[in-house]
Amino acid sequence: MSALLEVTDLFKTYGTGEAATRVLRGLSLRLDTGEMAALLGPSGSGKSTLLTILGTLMKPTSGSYVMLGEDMISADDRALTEFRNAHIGFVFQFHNLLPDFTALENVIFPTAVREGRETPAARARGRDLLSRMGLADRIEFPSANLSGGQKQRVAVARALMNSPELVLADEPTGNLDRDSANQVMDLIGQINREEGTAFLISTHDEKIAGFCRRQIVVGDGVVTG
Ligand SMILES: Nc1ncnc2c1ncn2[C@@H]1O[C@H](COP(=O)(O)OP(=O)(O)OP(=O)(O)O)[C@@H](O)[C@H]1O
Repeated sequence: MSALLEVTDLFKTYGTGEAATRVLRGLSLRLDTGEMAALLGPSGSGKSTLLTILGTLMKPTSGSYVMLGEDMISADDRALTEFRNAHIGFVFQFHNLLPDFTALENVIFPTAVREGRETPAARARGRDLLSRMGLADRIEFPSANLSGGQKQRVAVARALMNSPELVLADEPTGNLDRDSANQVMDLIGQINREEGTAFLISTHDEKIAGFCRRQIVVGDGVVTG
């Protein structure tokens, strides 16, 4: 397997002086292309912090980060934005869909804004992804009228729009009942197998982690298992 990303000796401290919170304390981790991994650890252990750094949305206090052979630490904001748009998708616990927009509009909107236009190819890709997420009959529904599980599946489709090599998901099933959560994870697993997209999914839920081939446990600011 080839390395998708590698972080080495990551430190992240929020605040300074007496208010300093040292969250990551020399964390190292390698993810390979096409991996499906769960990120586990107690509340406050730094899972979201790590995902934010891996998503290039925040730089660590120190440490190295290389993704797809590129140095993410020395890159400037503009280069990072470009890199992120091309290679990384995000799914959050709260889907942040635009309620008045249809499922399809939500999926293609970020790409359309970036490209300054909405292409037929983007619409076709959006439709295909929504169908694969089991939402073929909900494509033109306003997202406000979808169930929680359906909204989260739209959010997964949106994250996949640009065929990223990596999707970072922060508690994507945290708000869902067991059946909806299982369905979301099943569909993510399918995409992982069919498209080779790597997923790193933070969760508190061992059953959700069980859908992933690898479990990464964070504690005391490092990977403990
Ligand atoms: N912007 C910030 N400023 C200061 N402290 C922060 C900030 N973000 C997070 N923290 C602190 O860093 C620690 C790790 O937070 P983080 O959200 O990464 O943990 P987590 O493992 O994702 O937690 P949870 O499972 O509860 O979501 C916590 O103690 C949190 O209070």
